[in-house]
Amino acid sequence: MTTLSDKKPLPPGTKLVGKWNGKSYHLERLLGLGANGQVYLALAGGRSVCAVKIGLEAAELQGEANILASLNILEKQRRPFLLDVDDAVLDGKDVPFYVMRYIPGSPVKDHLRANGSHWFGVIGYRLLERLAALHEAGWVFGDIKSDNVLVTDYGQVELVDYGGMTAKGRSIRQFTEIYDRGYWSAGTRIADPAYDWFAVAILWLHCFDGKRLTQLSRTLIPQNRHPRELMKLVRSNPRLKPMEAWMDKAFAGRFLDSRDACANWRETIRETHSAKAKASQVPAWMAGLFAASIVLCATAAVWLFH
Ligand SMILES: Nc1ncnc2c1ncn2[C@@H]1O[C@H](COP(=O)(O)OP(=O)(O)OP(=O)(O)O)[C@@H](O)[C@H]1O
Repeated sequence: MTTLSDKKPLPPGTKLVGKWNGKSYHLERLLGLGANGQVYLALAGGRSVCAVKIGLEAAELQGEANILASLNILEKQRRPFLLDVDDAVLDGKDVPFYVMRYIPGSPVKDHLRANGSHWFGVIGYRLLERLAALHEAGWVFGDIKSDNVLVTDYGQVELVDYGGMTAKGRSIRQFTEIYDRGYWSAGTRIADPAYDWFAVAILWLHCFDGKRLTQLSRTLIPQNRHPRELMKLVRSNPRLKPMEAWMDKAFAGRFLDSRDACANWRETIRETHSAKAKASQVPAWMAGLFAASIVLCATAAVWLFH
C-alpha cells in the first residue's frame, strides 16, 4: 500500500496523477527529505525529468508554490522553475504536490569536497550574483544552507527550496538555526539583503570549518553567541583567513548592496590569487645562484676529466 508518512519515502515507480491538471509523474527516487516534505526525481508523462515536492502541510506547500509562481513571472528571462501544482490521490487521501525543474547538482559542501576547494571563489561569486538578482526583485532567500545551494558539474549555482523566500521587510519565513543572524545576535529576522549575506558567510564556515562551527554553537551560551566568535574561527582557518575582510563585512551587514558584496568578493579572490602567485615565484637572486652553481659544476667536471 502506498502511503505518505512524514519520514518513510514512497517506493520508486509510484505514480502521481494530478487531479486538476491531469498530468502524470513517475517517482524515480528520493532526492531529499526535509521538514516540509519529500522531494523526488520523477519523469513527467514518462519522459522529461523533473523534481516533485510532496507536502505534508497543504498550506505550507501552497505558500511555497505561490512564491515560485511569482518568481516565474518576475524572472521571465530565466527558464521557469515551477512547472505544475496539483493534488494526487494516494491511498484514498489527497496529497498536495508541486513540480519543479530538476537541478542536476550536489550541495555546495559535497561539491567542494569532490572537486576541490579552489572552486569556492567562482561558486561564491555566482551565488552572490543569484542572490543580488533576487534582492533586486524585492526578495530575500532566507534559508541559505549547503543543502539548498546546488552546484552542477559545470560549476553552475542554483538555489532550491524557496520555502524561506520572504519579501523584503517581512519576517523571515523559514531558516536554519546555525545560519540565522538572529541566533548569533547579529541582527533581526526581518528580511533584508544583509540577512542572506550573513548566511553566505556562515555557509563558507560550514564548508571549511564545519566541525568547529558546530562545536561553537553547542558550547556557547546564548548571551555569548556573537559574530566576533565566528571571526575567531575565520582568522584561524588557513582557507578563510584571506577572506577575513569580506567575512567581517558580511557578518556585520556592511556592504552597500548585493552588487557591492559581489564586487568585494571578486576583488578579494583576485588579491588572494595574485598573493599566492607572487609567493610561489622563485626570487631572481635564487634563480641566479642556481644558474651559477650549474655553470660551476659543469666547469669542474670538464676540468676533472680532462
Ligand atoms: N529542484 C530540485 N532539483 C534537485 N534537487 C532538489 C530540488 N529541490 C529540492 N531538492 C533536494 O531535496 C532536498 C529537500 O528539498 P527541500 O529543501 O525543498 O525540502 P524541505 O522539506 O523544505 O527541506 P528542509 O527541511 O531542509 O527545509 C534539497 O535539500 C535538495 O537536496
